Amino acid sequence: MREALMAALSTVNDPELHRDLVSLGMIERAEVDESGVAHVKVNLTTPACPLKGKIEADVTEAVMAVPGVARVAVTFGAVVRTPGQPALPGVKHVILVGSGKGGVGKSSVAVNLAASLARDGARTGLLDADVYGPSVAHMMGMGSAKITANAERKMLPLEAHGVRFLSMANLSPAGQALVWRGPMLHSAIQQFVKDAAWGELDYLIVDLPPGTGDVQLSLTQTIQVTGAVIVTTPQDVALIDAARAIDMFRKASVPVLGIVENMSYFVAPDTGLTYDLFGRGGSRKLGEQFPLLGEVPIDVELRSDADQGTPGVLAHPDSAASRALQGVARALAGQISIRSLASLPDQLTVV
Ligand SMILES: Nc1ncnc2c1ncn2[C@@H]1O[C@H](COP(=O)(O)OP(=O)(O)OP(=O)(O)O)[C@@H](O)[C@H]1O
Repeated sequence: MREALMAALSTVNDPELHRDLVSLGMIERAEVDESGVAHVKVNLTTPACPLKGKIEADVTEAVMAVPGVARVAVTFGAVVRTPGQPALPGVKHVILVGSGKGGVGKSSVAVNLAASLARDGARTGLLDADVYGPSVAHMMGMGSAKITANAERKMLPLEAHGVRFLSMANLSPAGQALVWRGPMLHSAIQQFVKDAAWGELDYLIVDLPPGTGDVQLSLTQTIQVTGAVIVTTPQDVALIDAARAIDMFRKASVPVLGIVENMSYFVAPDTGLTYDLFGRGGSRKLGEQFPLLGEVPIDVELRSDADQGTPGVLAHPDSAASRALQGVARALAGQISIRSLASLPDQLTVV
């Protein structure tokens, strides 16, 4: 019976990865009980899978066609794959969030991406590498917490909203500016990445400083990052700077996984009219080669939630901005799966 189930399942493709679930090694369990119920457990390549519903429907349809099956019960797990060696011991993927220009909402996107991935069940970390303007700790509601070390003298990440995070803001006294030069920054970043007890993580999201400077280069030289996400607004000035950031990542051989267009539009709450304050859809001008992961509207609640220390995707999950940000997180997780799969062999053993 198991052979018949596996044969049926080998006709079901992962819609994003364009390969069948069996050869992808995604079927953990496939058996029929005495009442004719087929129990199928699918291990997705990310808990933040954007296409879970479609996979469930396709599996059900294929397995129902097997003689002797009266009903199908599909359950899901997730095993995040890596394109080769993990980025760091225990950390499968490091994702850089960058922007060409300040103030475009890079930190807001990084925080909400991390919170959204964690809410979907991924083990997620967030590193505030925006050393000149660290705002992650405040946005996570932990602005005054202090970082401690474990017995091995490794920094212990703080934890809030299901996300482990480290920020310079939790090292230096509040309100004190950091005036560090290149080499010091390099070693500070090294320590945040390598001398921290991150534990097991599927994704470590890194909020970079805006622009194209020392910190960005330091990180790309220190660790094997999976890729970068570029945040921009639709304004021409922001897009020109975003193109510069893309060029920097290209030169450092860091793949650009996609673009997030923030502050794309504004819907007036009283009239429902849409205003494209900074123009709209301009990110498409950055070229066809990068996926547009999402368009996030201007949303007063997203700003006030950040000020109050709760990511908008958790405080107001149904707002248009939060739904767009959840979509960004899932599209990103999908891109990471695709990239990880590209280096996998054709046929995988069933786990
Ligand atoms: N879509 C949005 N709607 C409303 N407010 C937003 C939106 N995105 C970001 N903001 C707000 O804009 C301000 C700047 O955002 P944020 O700090 O995330 O930008 P940044 O690009 O990381 O800035 P910096 O260059 O200073 O690091 C914050 O007050 C934030 O709450």
